Amino acid sequence: MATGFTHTEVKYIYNLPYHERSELCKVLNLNDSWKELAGTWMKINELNVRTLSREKNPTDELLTLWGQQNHTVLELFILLSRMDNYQAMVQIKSFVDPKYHALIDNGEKNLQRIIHSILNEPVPPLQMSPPLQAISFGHLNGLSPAGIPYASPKQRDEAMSSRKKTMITLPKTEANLPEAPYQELEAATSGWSVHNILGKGGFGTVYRGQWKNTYVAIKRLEARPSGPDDQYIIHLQQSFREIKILNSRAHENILPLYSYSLNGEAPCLVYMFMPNGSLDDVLRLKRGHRPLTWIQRHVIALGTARGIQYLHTIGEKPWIHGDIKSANILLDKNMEPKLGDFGLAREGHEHEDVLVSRIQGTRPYLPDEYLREKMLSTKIDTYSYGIVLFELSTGLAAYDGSRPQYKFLKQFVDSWSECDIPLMMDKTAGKEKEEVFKNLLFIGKWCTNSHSKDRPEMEYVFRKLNNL
Ligand SMILES: Nc1ncnc2c1ncn2[C@@H]1O[C@H](COP(=O)(O)OP(=O)(O)OP(=O)(O)O)[C@@H](O)[C@H]1O
Repeated sequence: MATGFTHTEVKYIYNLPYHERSELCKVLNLNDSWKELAGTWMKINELNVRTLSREKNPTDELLTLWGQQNHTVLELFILLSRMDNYQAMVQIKSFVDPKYHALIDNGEKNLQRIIHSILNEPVPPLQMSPPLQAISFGHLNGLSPAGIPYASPKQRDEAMSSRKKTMITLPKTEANLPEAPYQELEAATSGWSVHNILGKGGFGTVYRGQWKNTYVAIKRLEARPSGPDDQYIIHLQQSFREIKILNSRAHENILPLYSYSLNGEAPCLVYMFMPNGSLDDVLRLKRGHRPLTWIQRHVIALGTARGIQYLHTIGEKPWIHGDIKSANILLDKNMEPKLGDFGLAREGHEHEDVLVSRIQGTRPYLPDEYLREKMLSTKIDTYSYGIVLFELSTGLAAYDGSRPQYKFLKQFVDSWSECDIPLMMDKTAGKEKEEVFKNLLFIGKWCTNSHSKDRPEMEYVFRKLNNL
């Protein structure tokens, strides 16, 4: 919504109209981008940054703090350009002299370069960075004689190290993914033939292909919609960065990413091909699947728990998948599961919940406290995993609009009394090892406890299932 103000009317940060200011806050709260702005560019000392991070809307507090020093919108625009954060720049563009708009356009043209650098940038070993110097708010300099702002090499380095600070350790060799020429992927899928379509997701279509004599699944992302201020670029940047990091944490229950392509009509990601598709496909008996036996269901539950607890425990801080659901659990030829779709994965805190600015994920798999209070923790994954256990044990969908009264599977399961529980069993799974049903359902109930502190950590869930 344009407010109609111009750059001559809105000079200082405190003049920013409410709408644009709150949109800017949303962008900068995402992934804690405001921290780089505050620490590296505004030179706010670490203590203040830590205080701000406890606020519900830290960017808004930051703007108030910095705005009190009579800083201008143009100054902010320049700092954002140094961060390559043109999603944020777009929000305040109309309050900046048009001669500076080139800074956004250049950033836009450099999207490919940025994604390349995300994918190829070596990630340093995890180490405690030296504390940011406690510098009081200095006045901005950094305008070249021609009026075009620049950042000093030292500032650029500081920015890079501040961005890298949030990443997990990766050996350099593992951080680099080979790039595939787009034409090769086109040929691998017989020119993106409809016969090779495996499925469609929110951001693209997945094709089966044969590339370098290897079966692969190629996700071809939609071509970018027009307009610089859409969510598409954010989505691309996040998924490329996060997929790269998580993929490098190779594990038998995490879907490997082989390659990517950025030199064609649409960005592509090349994954290991999973011949049995997703657990959702199998439970819905798509593509000629037969019902899973109880033993297979146990193996899938166990492997999925193994993958999630690995993510939660491998780094100093847990990685939270954020979108555990049957559609994101892929099955290999032996029906062993691998977790896919790390587009929403985020780094959490070891001992405390993290406040997020935006709820992402899939509603029937998300607990109330996350939807209400936006508190992210490993227990979000535990809850979503519990819903998958309900799907495995009852054979029912996590959400079914045609189910009378209880559309969400969680509500449906909770509505049954203890003695009637066996009536919920998926009868198509056969008689052998029927006791798996009860185990999955009870662990599912435990994982979906309404109080997050009453839910188990996934490591414990894995051990429980493994001992059965
Ligand atoms: N590696 C793979 N091997 C085989 N089939 C796959 C593979 N990856 C995805 N698929 C198939 O493609 C479908 C779409 O996958 P995709 O990840 O794009 O969508 P989604 O997870 O259903 O949706 P969204 O990503 O929007 O949450 C899956 O449901 C699955 O059937």
